[in-house]
Amino acid sequence: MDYLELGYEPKDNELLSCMVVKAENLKKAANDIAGESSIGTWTELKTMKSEIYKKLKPRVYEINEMGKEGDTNIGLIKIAYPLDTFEPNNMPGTLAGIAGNIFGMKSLNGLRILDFRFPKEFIKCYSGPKYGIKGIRKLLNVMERPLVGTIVKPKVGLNSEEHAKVAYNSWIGGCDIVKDDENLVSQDFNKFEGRLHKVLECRDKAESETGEKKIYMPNITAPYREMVRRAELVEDAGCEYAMIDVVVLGFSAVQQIREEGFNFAIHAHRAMHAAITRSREWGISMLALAKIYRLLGVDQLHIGTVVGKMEGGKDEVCSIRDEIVLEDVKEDNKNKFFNQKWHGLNNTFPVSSGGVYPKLVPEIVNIFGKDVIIQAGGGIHGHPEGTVAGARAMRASVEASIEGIPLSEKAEEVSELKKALEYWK
Ligand SMILES: O=C(O)[C@@](O)(COP(=O)(O)O)[C@H](O)[C@H](O)COP(=O)(O)O
Ligand SMILES: [Mg+2]
Repeated sequence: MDYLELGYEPKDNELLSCMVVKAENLKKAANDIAGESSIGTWTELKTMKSEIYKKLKPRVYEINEMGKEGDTNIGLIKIAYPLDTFEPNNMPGTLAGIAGNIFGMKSLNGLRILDFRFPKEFIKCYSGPKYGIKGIRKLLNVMERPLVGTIVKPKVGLNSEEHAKVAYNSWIGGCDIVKDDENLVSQDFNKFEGRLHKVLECRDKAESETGEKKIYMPNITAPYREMVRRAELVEDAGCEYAMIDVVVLGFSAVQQIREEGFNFAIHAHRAMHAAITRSREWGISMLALAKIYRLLGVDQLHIGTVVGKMEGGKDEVCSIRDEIVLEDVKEDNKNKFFNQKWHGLNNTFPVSSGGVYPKLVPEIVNIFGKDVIIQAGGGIHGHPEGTVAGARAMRASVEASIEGIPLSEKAEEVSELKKALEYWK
């Protein structure tokens, strides 16, 4: 058992991984996982040198038995990896090791990575978010309330004029932010470049009419070189944001687009995350992914609503929020399995989206406080009186919630909210 060192005290500069493992023999499984994720393989190597082993060997320093399912034992396992194992500033390469082959090992009946602890030396190799919550609030000049956002709906199918019109109505009604949907890119019926310029024209109009700063988040997701070309269009057009689908783009593209040095803020949509994060048997937790995306530099990230249409319980969502917002995160051994210091790296603005409508807003504000971007697509464009009314109702519900005013009371003042509360009981 080359990598078992139970009770070992990890060094501050080691990268740590925590996972739930299901296997007949937990010690053997933990040993094999440690080997396969770093310097080892299924048999002893005649090519292995003692200095490699000494310098790079991972250590399984904790195995906590959690029970049995038939002959299968379940355990919480922690592994410490020396930093020399990794190429600094190469996230895809790092993950190919610590979150790569191990998921395919026959000897396992389950493997779910719950959390990573990134040491200071590792964090310092990454850009992190350009703006973070403070920078985004300054950009929008909104300091004391959640930001109100919408997604133009239907997701795809509108042409660029129609898309811009919906955006304009959302801003006039009170949205701070309008974004493209995750699957709207540059389809023939709504080409990226035309859409960008038409929507920004409407943004300028809405800003002058409302006196408020308004934001458009165009989706630049595309094969990498084309994505960079679209990013340049966004930058040249003076648009302060770009949206990317981080999971489907891959860690390399996310890291690189941030390191290209564009000025815009990056909004991260996580479409496909649930294929990796949802199973409790296999995969990687959303919390672990969120930490990686903070490192890679996204300014905003979808993390769940608890009360809306997407999966994600309160404990888990709040833990993810802590990991992307706080400077110094304390472990709770429920979702957060390490104390994580972020060493001054900017934080990432949590986005609460998915099946949101005005009635749900007080609970969302209760869970997240003011530092959250609350987005509604159907909850605005499905309002019986249309988009402007839907946006007014959402804005009013957010303002009332942060001021502690019951929605029923605010609804006496804002008829569109009253209508929404009647419509979506
Ligand atoms: O397409 C949608 O479903 C949304 O645009 C929400 O629209 P609605 O407001 O109409 O539901 C977002 O993509 C989800 O929020 C993604 O989920 P998550 O935020 O959990 O990643
Ligand atoms: Mg969407």
